[in-house]
Amino acid sequence: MDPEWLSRRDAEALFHQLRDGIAWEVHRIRLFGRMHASPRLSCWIGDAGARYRYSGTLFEPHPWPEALLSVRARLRRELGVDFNSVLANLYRDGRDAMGWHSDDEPELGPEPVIASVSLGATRRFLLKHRIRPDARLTLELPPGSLLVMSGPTQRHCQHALPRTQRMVGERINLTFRRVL
Ligand SMILES: O=C(O)CCC(=O)C(=O)O
Ligand SMILES: [Fe+2]
Repeated sequence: MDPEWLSRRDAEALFHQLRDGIAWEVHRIRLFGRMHASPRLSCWIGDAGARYRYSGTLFEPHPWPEALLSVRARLRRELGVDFNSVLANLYRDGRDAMGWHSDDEPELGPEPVIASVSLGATRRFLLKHRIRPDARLTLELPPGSLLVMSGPTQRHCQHALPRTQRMVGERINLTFRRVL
């Protein structure tokens, strides 16, 4: 994790551009066989054709906002991965969250590289091994940070963004992916 991948200024500018510029929507997800409104706002963005089946719903990509093209280009230069899509999430307050899951949809391939950029409020991110309960990691993801998950991470581990009782402001998270 690089806590200062974006400067404070760039992180703040990008937060506001995306907060106001993205067509945020409520995504419906399957949980224990039933469909629920997920507790956050989201938008699936990507190249035409980068369709994504996620928790039982097929998402057609929204076009790239200008502000994300330079982020994608920098990730390509630095990580050597040509990301063709990004899931943007807006956590409105501490009640918005994401439960335990892996980003292991088949269209991401067996060992996907996922680049996660955080903006806005700092929130806690948890990572745990599927069968070794002692193998756990807690990270605070500050604005402007970059977290890269790669190799067998999605196969072996799950991650979550828990709710918090603390008063926290809005947070945007961008998980860049490559849909095959
Ligand atoms: O908000 C985060 O940091 C994690 C989001 C996430 O895991 C996902 O979108 O798959
Ligand atoms: Fe995830």
